[in-house]
Amino acid sequence: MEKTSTDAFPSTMNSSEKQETVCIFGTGDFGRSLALKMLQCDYSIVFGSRNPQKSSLLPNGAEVLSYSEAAQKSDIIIIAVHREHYEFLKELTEVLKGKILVDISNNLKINQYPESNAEYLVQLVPGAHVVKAFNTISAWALQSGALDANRQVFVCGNDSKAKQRVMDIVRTLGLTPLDQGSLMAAKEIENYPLQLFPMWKFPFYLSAILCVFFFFYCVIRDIIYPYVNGKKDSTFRLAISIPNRIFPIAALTLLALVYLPGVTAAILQLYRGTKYRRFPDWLDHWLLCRKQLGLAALGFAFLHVLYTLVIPIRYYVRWTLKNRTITQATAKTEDPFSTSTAWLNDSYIALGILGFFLFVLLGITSLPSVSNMVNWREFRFVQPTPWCMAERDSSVLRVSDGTFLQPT
Ligand SMILES: Cc1cc2nc3c(=O)[nH]c(=O)nc-3n(C[C@H](O)[C@H](O)[C@H](O)COP(=O)(O)OP(=O)(O)OC[C@H]3O[C@@H](n4cnc5c(N)ncnc54)[C@H](O)[C@@H]3O)c2cc1C
Ligand SMILES: NC(=O)C1=CN([C@@H]2O[C@H](COP(=O)(O)OP(=O)(O)OC[C@H]3O[C@@H](n4cnc5c(N)ncnc54)[C@H](OP(=O)(O)O)[C@@H]3O)[C@@H](O)[C@H]2O)C=CC1
Ligand code: HEM
Ligand SMILES: [Fe+3]
Repeated sequence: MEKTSTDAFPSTMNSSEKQETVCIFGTGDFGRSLALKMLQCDYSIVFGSRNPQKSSLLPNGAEVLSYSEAAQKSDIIIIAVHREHYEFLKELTEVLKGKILVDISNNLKINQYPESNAEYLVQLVPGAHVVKAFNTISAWALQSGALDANRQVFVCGNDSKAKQRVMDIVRTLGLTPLDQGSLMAAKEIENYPLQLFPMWKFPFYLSAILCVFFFFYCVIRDIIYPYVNGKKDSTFRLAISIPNRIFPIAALTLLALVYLPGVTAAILQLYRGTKYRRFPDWLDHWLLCRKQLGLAALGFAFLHVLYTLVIPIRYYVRWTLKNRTITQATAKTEDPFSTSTAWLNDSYIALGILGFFLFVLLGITSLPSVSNMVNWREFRFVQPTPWCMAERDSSVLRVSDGTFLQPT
């Protein structure tokens, strides 16, 4: 089969600046994407494949050999093969002795196997130095260059020299390596891409608790009390009136909880007299999920606005208006226009609209694509020192358990 090129940007650098040769096992999606990116950064690539003659769609400039031939060409071998097919590596133990094997694999489920894929690789090829890396970067992101949101590459391994060499490659590719320590961290790194919104758990449960609490409060106040007191059936309020009370209250409570941990952190730092000590776990977690709390608050505010907009078309509201008009007409009375009531009502609604506008503005400026466009001063004009910038700022160190340490 003829080889087709997917290399849109052939290397232009002088051959004297050529980087080392790297071997990639597996000519699948990930192997090809990584090879393309590495060729662009002037590495020489040798693929190892079960069928070197049949491999297609490989990037221009890459050589394809059998697994054992390819392994001899480089001392860094990236294993772009699924864990289920690692068995063949056993036969290559001799060739792979002393080489750096980069495990990039992911699983389909959290804790699918008792040991991490990287540790399994160590068992199969005991003489090699295994380094875990690249598993959180997708083949698509490597090809399209859409890596803005996540340039971080978690790296771990037991041999520090091997790890350093892999981290150098990561850096050359324009990505940010994050040393996660020994191969014991591999399991956590492999679980990382499989986690489902871990930071949403706390905001989700908190929102649910707030909604349930205010729901029962409103049911007692607006449904049970009128029924017990005057035998009035107000159950229809369950659909719109009560949710439209719960939503804005939940929005304001969650908004307060976005800014409260920052203040708590500041007070704690003042009390301790230093900012170079770790925050307690609960505060650390609370600080980290402010983005989610803020978005949940914005969601509730949105719901409140929608529920408010439908008020004029509600049967209950139309009936009340019609009934009042008829009562006034039959009694031949008139409701005089009250300027102060009009003022109060308009101001109330205008404040709601302006409040909502500010809420949306806060949300928009927190979006990474927007906040990346404005400078520090502009950002602080809308938001005080944003933690979300600190999240991406390399001056704040993220330690392996996900907590933040302040820069020195
Ligand atoms: C509608 C809405 C949407 C949002 N969307 C997002 C979003 O998409 N992404 C996102 O990330 N956030 C989002 N947020 C959260 C919000 O942007 C930030 O959490 C908020 O700007 C934090 O401000 P702050 O003043 O409370 O905290 P900060 O200014 O971060 O912190 C207050 C105090 O904490 C201490 N502190 C903070 N950082 C450090 C540090 N690096 N070193 C030492 N001490 C420190 C200091 O004592 C500081 O004075 C959203 C919020 C809302 C309301
Ligand atoms: N795709 C992605 O976005 C990402 C993938 N990964 C990881 O990269 C690894 C490769 O993924 P991907 O490239 O998508 O997978 P593919 O299925 O596209 O490619 C796997 C390659 O493995 C080789 N291989 C070796 N032995 C076997 C075998 N017995 N059966 C089948 N294939 C075999 C094949 O290459 P050949 O025919 O040349 O021998 C094949 O092309 C996986 O471990 C995955 O978890 C990690 C992050 C992201
Ligand atoms: C377009 C924007 C908005 C409009 C038109 C609006 C309008 C209204 C109206 C008409 C009510 C009375 C609802 C009722 O009693 O049935 C109300 C209640 C309320 N609104 Fe808004 N609002 C807006 C945005 C906001 C925002 C952004 C917040 C803050 C998060 C907010 C907070 C509240 C609160 C706390 C109540 C009282 C809920 C209660 O206890 O009954 N509003 N709003
Ligand atoms: Fe953020």
